[in-house]
Amino acid sequence: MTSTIDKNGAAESRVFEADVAKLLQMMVHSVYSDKDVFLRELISNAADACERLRYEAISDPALLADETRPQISITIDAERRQLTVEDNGIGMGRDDLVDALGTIARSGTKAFIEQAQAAESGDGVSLIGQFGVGFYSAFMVADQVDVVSRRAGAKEAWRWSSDGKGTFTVTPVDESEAPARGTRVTLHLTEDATGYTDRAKLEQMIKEQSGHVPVPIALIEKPGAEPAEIADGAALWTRPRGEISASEYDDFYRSVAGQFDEPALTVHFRAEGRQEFTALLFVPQSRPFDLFEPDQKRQLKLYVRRVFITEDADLLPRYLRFVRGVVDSADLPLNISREMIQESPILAAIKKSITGRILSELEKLAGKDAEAYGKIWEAFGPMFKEGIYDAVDRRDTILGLSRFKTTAGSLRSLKDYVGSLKENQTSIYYLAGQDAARLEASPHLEGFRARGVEVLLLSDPVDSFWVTSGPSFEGKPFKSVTQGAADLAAIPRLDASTEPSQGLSEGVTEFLAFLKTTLSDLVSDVRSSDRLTDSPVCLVAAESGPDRQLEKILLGVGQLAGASKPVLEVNPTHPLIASLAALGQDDREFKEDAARMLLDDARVLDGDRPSDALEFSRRLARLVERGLRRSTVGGGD
Ligand SMILES: Nc1ncnc2c1ncn2[C@@H]1O[C@H](COP(=O)(O)OP(=O)(O)OP(=O)(O)O)[C@@H](O)[C@H]1O
Repeated sequence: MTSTIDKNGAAESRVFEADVAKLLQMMVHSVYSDKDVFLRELISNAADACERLRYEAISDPALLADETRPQISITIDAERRQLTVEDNGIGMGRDDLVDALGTIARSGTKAFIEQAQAAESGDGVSLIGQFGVGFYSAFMVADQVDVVSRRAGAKEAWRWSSDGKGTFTVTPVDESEAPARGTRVTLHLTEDATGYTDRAKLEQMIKEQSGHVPVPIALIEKPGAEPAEIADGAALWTRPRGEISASEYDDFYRSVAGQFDEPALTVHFRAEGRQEFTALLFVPQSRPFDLFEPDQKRQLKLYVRRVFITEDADLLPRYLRFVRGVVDSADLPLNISREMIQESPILAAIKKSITGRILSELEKLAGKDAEAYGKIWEAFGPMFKEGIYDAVDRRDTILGLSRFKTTAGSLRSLKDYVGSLKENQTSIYYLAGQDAARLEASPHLEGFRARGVEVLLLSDPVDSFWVTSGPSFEGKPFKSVTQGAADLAAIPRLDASTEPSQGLSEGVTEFLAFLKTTLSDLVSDVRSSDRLTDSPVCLVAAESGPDRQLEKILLGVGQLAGASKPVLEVNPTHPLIASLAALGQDDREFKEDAARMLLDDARVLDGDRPSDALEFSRRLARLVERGLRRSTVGGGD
């Protein structure tokens, strides 16, 4: 953006960035019932500004001048229908105002806009509650917002002003009109937001939403009145656990995590000994929107003896990136630079400790309340699974915490699985694919069902990766049901009468050899299957190399030069195979058509296309025609 002010210092109207304009449009027309959130957003910005100042003042104490105590004050002016939120934090210069309040830097807000536009309702209003859209939420309750700000250490002050209808102005203001340092946000409330000038209502809102921000908050009931402190800025995490109520924890979680739900798990502890620190951590109920953003921030806030340092410190492994909260260290130096943070052995030790603690608390919850734990798993399972291959040292714990949909039910643990192994079963079997519904219908499962062998049904994209990273659980390796020989013969069938006779008839052996020669350009082998009971054929991967699903994923992302030839497994007891085998040397052409048809059938069941669509169509026509001819001839007999 270019200069905003003309030579005489008069206001020049500027247009909001397109995304901001869209967002404002949504805010102004919002019918979202919980408009109260605007105050939480403004107080949170004010507290952030105070904390940023506290941090910058460590290296430049002059910034604090003679006003060292951070403070947020909220002034009601009922007569003029105005509400003012003021802080003595870091403040904003002219460029800060233009950049911070005229464009959208926050990826979360962009995500909000995208989702809101995709939402069927078109206005995305219901989404506001899930995202929290920062400063702009002021326009849900105000038809004009003025921001007067003075950057810490600066002489000049500026006013940003907008009615939220597409443009804003930035003008210099007289020093006497501006706070000595920091930012004053004045909301000109709309008529239907008059309620926000009610003192009692406001006090209750502040206590509920923001009572635990680490900066004191005062309420001034009319201009000139004495400020009344309604929150003391005592950081919640410094208080003993026994003195904190569940609702205090919940409120704190919402303000620190920017979430609007309740925490599914709260972990609050003080570590003493080699490292001294306090951690207050939350597992949310619903997924934070930015879990898959590559530069996701704001997981855990790092404090050093109650001074906020950063929210970018790497305090959790990636697979726990849904955890939110604060860590307050007593050992780090206050003037630690952001660069030093990345290499600090103290932080590495804290990371290890809080990771272990979260996992053990989750284990406890899983043992105590399977349903509550199941909900956490439903929301964050795919992330946990990344940990199975990322965090080799925690692999057993994470496998123990994992839950699966299987042929025996949902949310099954590996302990459940291993507890119901069948006689002679030595592996944990899985079937991976993209479509959960299709997995259940896969022919690969038939032989396993016939033996009552449970199979994990894995439909998260990440599944194909961790299963091939060599995990095992209680000594049992994982094995894909679409790869290699199934080793099922040694496991007795539930219904012994359906046990196929040992050995293949001469006709079937010959037919398998015929299939192998005919299909040699497309398959690496053809063999009799003990995986199948109802279907005539299926495709499996060779013993070495990726399983079928992983191969598809790797091909899709260009990680493999070409597909390997699969193995065609044939069900020797299927009537179709038996009849084809009975043809002996006769009808070669027909048998060739049938062979290729069987292969295409197996491909389609795997979610693939026939190998040659035109040939497939011609072959189908020939086979149907032959069938019709035979039935007419037969009918005339
Ligand atoms: N009181 C304030 N003092 C200083 N800077 C502020 C203040 N309020 C807003 N800002 C600036 O405006 C930016 C945009 O604010 P906004 O509330 O939209 O998003 P955010 O604060 O970055 O994100 P979030 O609200 O999710 O924490 C902030 O990042 C900050 O730079």
